[in-house]
Amino acid sequence: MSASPILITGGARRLGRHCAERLCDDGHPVIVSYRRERPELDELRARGIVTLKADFSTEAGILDFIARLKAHTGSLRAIVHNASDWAPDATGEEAGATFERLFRVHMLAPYLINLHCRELLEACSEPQRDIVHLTDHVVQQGSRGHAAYAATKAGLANLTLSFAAMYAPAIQVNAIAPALIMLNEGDSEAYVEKAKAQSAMGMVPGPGVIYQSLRYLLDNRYVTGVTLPVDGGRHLR
Ligand SMILES: NC(=O)C1=CN([C@@H]2O[C@H](COP(=O)(O)OP(=O)(O)OC[C@H]3O[C@@H](n4cnc5c(N)ncnc54)[C@H](OP(=O)(O)O)[C@@H]3O)[C@@H](O)[C@H]2O)C=CC1
Ligand SMILES: Nc1nc2c(c(=O)[nH]1)N=C([C@H](O)[C@@H](O)CO)CN2
Repeated sequence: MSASPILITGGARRLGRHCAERLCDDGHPVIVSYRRERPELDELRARGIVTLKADFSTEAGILDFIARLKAHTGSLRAIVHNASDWAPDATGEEAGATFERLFRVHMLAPYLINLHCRELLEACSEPQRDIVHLTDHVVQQGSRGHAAYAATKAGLANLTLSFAAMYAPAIQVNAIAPALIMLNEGDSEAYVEKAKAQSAMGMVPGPGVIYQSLRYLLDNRYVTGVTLPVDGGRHLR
């Protein structure tokens, strides 16, 4: 029987793509969701990574993705909820729409995918099945300017506890809480130096540290309901 695939939402770029490629290197079949067609998707497809289009900004879009995922596979080894919209707080009339969009991407999509795809994880013939939520260090302290993002990531962090309790022992559910892993285009030198100074390690490590944490969770049969901080020691500053 062929191995069950691992789903990474938002896995076409950056951290998610790095993890998708490393999982592929480790011999796992991989499915990624993507929102926008890009040339780099063909590189993933050439490696045998399955790409499914998804926009989690509406409930209909989430349910449509779930239906296409179920049409593609009858089982899953793991689900990694990586898709995220790091939108700053909007002002005026856009504030509510932005909050609702981030709620759908960071909370409703993981919630509905976890509920509707429980049967796919339980159909996996391997002894360990995992759900991993990508949250954020800011869950602990909030965020000036990204309050909606932080609040919806906090909701995702809480969903980790609920699903871990509901799905044990058949499915392990954990979270990874990164901070300053990869920069974005346009980040100024001043921003980078300020952000680096917020942790004891004072560095921008790149996506490998996230894959190390994901690998640990996928390989450990006794860990559930936890959040792994991967933040360079922000709590020490
Ligand atoms: N980068 C960092 O330093 C940090 C990252 N994190 C968390 O780690 C995870 C990965 O980070 P990173 O790679 O930087 O994330 P990105 O900002 O690159 O977003 C990841 C993916 O989410 C997808 N996405 C965004 N909006 C939607 C939507 N409405 N529907 C479906 N997919 C969507 C994007 O798809 P597309 O590109 O196709 O639009 C993108 O590929 C995220 O959950 C993030 O919050 C937390 C702290 C620090
Ligand atoms: N979806 C995303 N979430 C976050 C990103 C990102 O690029 N995409 N980046 C950060 C920052 O690195 C922040 O940690 C710097 O302090 C947070 N979340």
